[in-house]
Amino acid sequence: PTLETTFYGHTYDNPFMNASGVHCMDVTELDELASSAAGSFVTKSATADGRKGNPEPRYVNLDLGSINSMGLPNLGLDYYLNYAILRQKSQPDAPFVMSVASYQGFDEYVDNMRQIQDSAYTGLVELNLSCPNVPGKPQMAYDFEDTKRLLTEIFKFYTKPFGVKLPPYFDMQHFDKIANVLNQFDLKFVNCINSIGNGLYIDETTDTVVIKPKGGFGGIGGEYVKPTALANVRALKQRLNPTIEVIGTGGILTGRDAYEHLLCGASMVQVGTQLQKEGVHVFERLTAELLAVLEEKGYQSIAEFKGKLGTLD
Ligand SMILES: O=C(O)c1[nH]c(=O)[nH]c(=O)c1Cl
Repeated sequence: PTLETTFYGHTYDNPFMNASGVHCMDVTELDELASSAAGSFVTKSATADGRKGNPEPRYVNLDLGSINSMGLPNLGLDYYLNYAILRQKSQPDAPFVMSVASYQGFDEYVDNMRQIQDSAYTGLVELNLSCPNVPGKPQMAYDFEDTKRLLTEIFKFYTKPFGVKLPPYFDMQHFDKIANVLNQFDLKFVNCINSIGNGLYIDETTDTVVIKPKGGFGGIGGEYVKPTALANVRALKQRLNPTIEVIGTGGILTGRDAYEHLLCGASMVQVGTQLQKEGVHVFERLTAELLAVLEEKGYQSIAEFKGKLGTLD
């Protein structure tokens, strides 16, 4: 069998990517991803200006996952745009995704996208509407009207392919509402999910939180989040126009976990916490494990089972 995956018109060796924020801060980390077994990769979400981010400790690995309140540390949009343009020239056949966020809010999102529109970069962009860790700033994607207003504004001038990174939703009406908004726009993909925002982990030896920012509140990733991630991939895939692909992110520790995201309809699958814990060799293990699942089930390709989750009705 083969793990070959076609996503927005390009065929990758396999569906695996890093999740934005993990192992993608600078050229060194990005080049390591590019030369790893991962099918593709995405950059750290960029803000207009570089940011140091929140005080440390701000990321902690836990037995069942991770908690983080990084606060959007990044080297600034110019840095990632320069990297993207150079790489687009030197490796035109190895497309990747550039992640864009905003620290200031609505206007910075628009300005950042305008800068990319006016640049030589023509590849995919992931518009991060779901950073849960900017103190005092609500997540864009939990405000359906603002999300619609932002996408309307961007599509007035933006002609290049892009998608959005969403937070997890926990209510059927919210799945309906966000899908109704997104279906009004020519988006290339939706990435579900970002971390489950504002969780709290207590250290059992000190009865204290484990991260410094926000009194210990931080985004949860890893094993904790797989049921929520799978539900969001499935719910969005069921509701979105078929032209909008879904990237599955959240709780992928094994090839079986990746297989489940594909069953729910994901085209690509992203790994965050497990990549942070295991390093870039995680992709060799995950591709081997996913191949083994296909062999065990007698599938020759992902297309044979993608989106074919069984139900009991
Ligand atoms: O604190 C962060 O930098 C961060 N952390 C996350 O868990 N998701 C995000 O989108 C971002 Cl931008």
